[in-house]
Amino acid sequence: MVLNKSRKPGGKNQIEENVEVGSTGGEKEEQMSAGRKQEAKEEQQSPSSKENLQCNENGLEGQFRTRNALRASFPPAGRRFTDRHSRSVVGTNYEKHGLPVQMWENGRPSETKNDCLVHEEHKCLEFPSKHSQFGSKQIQQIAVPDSQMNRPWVVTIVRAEGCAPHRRITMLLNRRAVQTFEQLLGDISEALGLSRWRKGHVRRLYTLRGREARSVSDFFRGDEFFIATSGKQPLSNDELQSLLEELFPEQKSNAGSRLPSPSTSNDVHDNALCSAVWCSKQRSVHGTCVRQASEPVQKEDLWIEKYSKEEISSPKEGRKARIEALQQMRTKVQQEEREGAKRWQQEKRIRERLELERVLRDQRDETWSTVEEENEGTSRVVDQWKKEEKRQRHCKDQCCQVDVEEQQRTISEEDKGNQRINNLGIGCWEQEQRKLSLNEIKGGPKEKDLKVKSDVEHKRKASQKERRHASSERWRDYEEHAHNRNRDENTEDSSKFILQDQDKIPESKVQGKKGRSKQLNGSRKQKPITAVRSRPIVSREKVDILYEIGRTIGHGNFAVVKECRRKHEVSQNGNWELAIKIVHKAKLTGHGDVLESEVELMSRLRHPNVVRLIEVLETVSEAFLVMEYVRGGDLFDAIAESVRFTERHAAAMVRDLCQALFYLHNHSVAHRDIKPENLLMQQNHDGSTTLKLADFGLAVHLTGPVYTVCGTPTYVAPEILTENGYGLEVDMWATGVIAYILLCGFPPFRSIRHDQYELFDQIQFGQYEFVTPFWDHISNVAKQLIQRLLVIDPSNRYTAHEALQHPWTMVCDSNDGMNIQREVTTNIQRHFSSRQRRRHGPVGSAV
Ligand SMILES: Nc1ncnc2c1ncn2[C@@H]1O[C@H](COP(=O)(O)OP(=O)(O)OP(=O)(O)O)[C@@H](O)[C@H]1O
Repeated sequence: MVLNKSRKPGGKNQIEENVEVGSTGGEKEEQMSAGRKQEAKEEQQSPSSKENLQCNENGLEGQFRTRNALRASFPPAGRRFTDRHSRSVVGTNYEKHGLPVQMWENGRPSETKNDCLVHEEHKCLEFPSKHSQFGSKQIQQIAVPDSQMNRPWVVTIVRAEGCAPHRRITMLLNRRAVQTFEQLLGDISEALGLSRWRKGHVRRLYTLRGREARSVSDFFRGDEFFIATSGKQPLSNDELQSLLEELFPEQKSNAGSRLPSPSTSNDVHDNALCSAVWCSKQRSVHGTCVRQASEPVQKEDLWIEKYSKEEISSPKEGRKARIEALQQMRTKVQQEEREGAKRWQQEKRIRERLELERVLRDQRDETWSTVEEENEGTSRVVDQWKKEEKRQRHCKDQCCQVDVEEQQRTISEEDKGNQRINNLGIGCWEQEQRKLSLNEIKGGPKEKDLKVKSDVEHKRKASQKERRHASSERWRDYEEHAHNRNRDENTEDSSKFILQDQDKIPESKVQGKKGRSKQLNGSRKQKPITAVRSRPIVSREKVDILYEIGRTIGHGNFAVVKECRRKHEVSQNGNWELAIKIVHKAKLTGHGDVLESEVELMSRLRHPNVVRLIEVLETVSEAFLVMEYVRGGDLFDAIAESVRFTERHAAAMVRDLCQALFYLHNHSVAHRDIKPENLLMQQNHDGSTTLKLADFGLAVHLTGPVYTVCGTPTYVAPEILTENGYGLEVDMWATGVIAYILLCGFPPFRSIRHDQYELFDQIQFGQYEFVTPFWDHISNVAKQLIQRLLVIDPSNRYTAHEALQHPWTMVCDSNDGMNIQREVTTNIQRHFSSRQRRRHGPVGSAV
């Protein structure tokens, strides 16, 4: 221990005590007293030591004096501070007087422990550097080399005030040149462009850790970076935070959260500081070169910051410990990366599994929704089917009731002398009975039979296609046959055909339809045309004796029609009153009893709208059918000339046709070849025309459904093509086609390419339309009648009686001078006021 005594200028001797850090306990006190004595001797012996001291201290003598007075307040250098001597107290007291205080712990500067051992830097007093041992802690006094203490100190100072970027300077300071802290602040102010003396000069200096440098020793403690403020108030946390973020932007993202408050403990400060600052500090302490704060942060530093500064901050063996710590951290990082990769793989598998489950769930949902939709669709169709069947049954029942009402009303009208109905030869009771019988025979399907009906429908449609193909083949064969024959006869009509086995119902089909046939036969009060009268074969000369044959008025497939007259009547009026149809028997080869059937039927028919057969003569090769002569020609020619007719005229013709068919059907006779060529137009004396039905070559007396495919393609009914058996309704279908043609001039079913398959498809599917503009000015009631006639289902198709009751066909009985549309409207109101409107739907509705 060395005791220095110096004499103050005032004459009062003051003893400066320099305490060398030595051993512990009482030894220390003894050493100190012994040291003082020794120093006193040395002072007396060597007065130059004071001069050396004063020279070395370079003007710090005054401080030494004051410090001597304070010596009792704090322990001497090298002593262990107790809790009573907190670092702040010690630091404040020492530093207040310009004595640098540095706390050391385990060989490193420490500012965190209040009870640590403190070593006063005695360099200013030139105390020798020694190692001391206090208590249980190893105190290693690391003396700052003189060279470091005396060399210029490069300091960077940033002014905190003002807008960013803040003013930043670098000063070269010499510790020995700085005498007071105020001098230091003044020098820094001038360097920052501020006045040393005026307001706004630098008042406070902070390290990057937020510690305020309040003395010269604080300033020269090793920090290279300071923040200068002019405020009287301490630097706030936010200001420091923002300033640090500005100075070290690369640390902003790495640091993560906000930097801690400088007012918090130094531990927290250290942990929160950016690694650059930390590294700078460490390196400066260890004497390495100082790294600039703005230097990019290395990955190693980031690891350090990220994983534990504490591990690095306390290496016992310096660099080696740091390297080991870094290796550990690298291992930790690699391990974490492996774990991360493993976790990522697991997450990937989980995501894939979830995605797969989602896809499967979507597929399952879609499948279920499809199944549900199908089930819904099926049930909806079944429900609609049931509703439709129920509605039809209900309608039919209602129809029966209405028909009864109509019958009663008709009877009353009949009683009043309704001549029109009587002329038709229809008893209303008979009509009602027939309708009731038909309804009973046709009868709507019961709900329990729906499934059976469905199966039957399915099978029927399957076989329908085959039969349609076969029938089409037959149509084609027939066309070729007719074409060849017409070519021979130089005739253009090739539309009619007859099959060899016509009207012969297959035995199986007869059995299958037996019940229905019975009911059908029983339901009608038929007046069957009886057997053919046997005719004697006469010579051609006799024919010529009886009749004078004139010019040809028409050609058919099997016959030629000429006008004729009885020879004994020629002398009376000279007119050709008759028409004679000459049938060449040779042409009938293969067609059986067509002639016999036609003659048989026509000979029995007596109706104003049916061409009357007067006499039949037959030679060996020919047959002569003498008929009434219908002078107006056939409807085909009329259509060809007029293109189309007025609605009134067309309605009249349709009505005539329906009356003829009503008559025929009432006798269970199906014409089966209704077409304009077979409808003759009689010119009446009053200028009106009466339509007469001719050509009964395909007519047949029905006793049940027939399956013969015959007719003319344009007019053939769909049930003929399906070959499931048909009846009288085929004539009504043809009536609908003719009505359509009368109103627009062209048929409803037509193939532009003259493809018979296409035509038959259209017929079977009922594909027709009221083409614009040809039908734009046609009344809806006319369209409605056609729609009721061109119905695929024969049971829902208008009968001849219903067609006659339709308002459109009834118009022709009214005054000719009235507007047809107005009349139709009146008739509609009368007609559809009854239940028939519910049955058939609104006027103009689609089929
Ligand atoms: N009674 C008649 N009065 C006036 N013209 C008639 C009469 N009968 C037939 N015709 C005319 O003769 C043409 C052919 O007559 P019809 O149709 O009976 O012969 P077809 O050989 O049986 O014909 P299809 O090939 O249709 O069987 C008719 O289109 C018609 O123009």
